[in-house]
Amino acid sequence: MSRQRATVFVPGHVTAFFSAHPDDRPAAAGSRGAGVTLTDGVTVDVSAASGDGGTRLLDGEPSAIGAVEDVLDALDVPAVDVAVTADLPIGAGFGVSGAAALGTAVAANRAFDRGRSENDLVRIAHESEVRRGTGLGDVVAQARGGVPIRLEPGAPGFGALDGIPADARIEYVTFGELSTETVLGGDTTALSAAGVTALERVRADPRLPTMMAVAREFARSADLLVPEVDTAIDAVEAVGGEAAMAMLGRTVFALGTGLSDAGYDPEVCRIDAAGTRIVDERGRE
Ligand SMILES: Nc1ncnc2c1ncn2[C@@H]1O[C@H](COP(=O)(O)OP(=O)(O)OP(=O)(O)O)[C@@H](O)[C@H]1O
Ligand SMILES: CC(C)(CO)[C@@H](O)C(=O)[O-]
Repeated sequence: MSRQRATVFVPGHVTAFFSAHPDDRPAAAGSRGAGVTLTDGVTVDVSAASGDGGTRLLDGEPSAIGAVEDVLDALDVPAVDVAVTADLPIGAGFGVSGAAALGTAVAANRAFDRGRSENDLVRIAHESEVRRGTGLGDVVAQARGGVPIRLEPGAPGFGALDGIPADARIEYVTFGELSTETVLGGDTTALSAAGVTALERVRADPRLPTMMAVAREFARSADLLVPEVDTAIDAVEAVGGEAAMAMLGRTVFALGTGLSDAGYDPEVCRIDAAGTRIVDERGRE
C-alpha cells in the first residue's frame, strides 16, 4: 500500500555562467557551467487527486508547469493533485521549473511507491525540463546542492559534476523575467564559447570570488547583461563586494552583504548544503 502523499524541497539554482550542449537525446543534452544552489527553493506536495483528474497549484493559484506534467506521465502515476510553492520568483533565473519537475519526480515516486532510484528520478526530471526548453542544467545542480560545477552536460549516466566547497550568505534582487525559451531557442554559439572559457577558469581556481568575476565577464561577452543588473553589479563592486547576473533572469545576486552594502533591499538566503530532500510532515508515517 503506497502512502499516497509526499512533500519534497528542492533548492533554487542560480546559474552564474553556462554553455549550451544540445543533443537529440534529452538525457544527453544539457549545459556546462557553475552556479549556486539556495536555501530559498521550491516545495512540491503530491497527493492522490481529491476530485476528478487532479489539480495543479502554483503558489496557491491554478497554474501548470509543462515539465511537471511530463514527469507525471513518465512515472505513470494515477490522477494526482500537485501543489508547488516557490520562495522565489518564476522566470527570473532561479530554476523554478526544474525544481518543480524534480520535486514532482521525487514526491510522486514516494507517494505512489514507484521504486525508482535517485539517478532515475533526476534523469526523468532533466529530460522533461530539456524537452520543454525551460532549462538545461538546473535539475542536476538542484539534486546535488552546494555550488555545483557542471563539467559535462546531461543527466546521470551522461553528465559529470564537481563543486566549489563553500558556504556563504547570498543576497539577490530581481528586476523581472527573461525568457529562457527565447534565449535557448536562439543562436547560442557565442554564448557557449564564452561559457567554455569561463568554465576553464573556474576549474583552474575553484573559489567563489573567481566564479563571480568570471560570471560578470560571461554576462558581458555573451551579451546577456541588462541595464538594471549592470548598474547593480557596478554598485556592489564600488563597495568592495562580489555580484553577478543570474542566468537567465533580470536578477543580480551577491555574496555576503554586497547588495545591502550598496543600498539595495535584497532577499537574503544561504548556499544550500543538502540538495533535494523529502520533507514529509513528521508523524504522518
Ligand atoms: N505565473 C507564471 N509565470 C511564469 N511562468 C509560469 C507561470 N505559471 C506557470 N509557468 C510555467 O513555468 C515555467 C517557468 O519556466 P522558466 O524556465 O521560464 O522559469 P524558471 O525555471 O523559474 O527560471 P529560469 O529558467 O530562468 O531559471 C514555464 O513552463 C511556464 O509556462
Ligand atoms: C539554461 C539555464 C541558464 C536556464 O536557467 C540553466 O538551465 C543552465 O544553466 O543550464
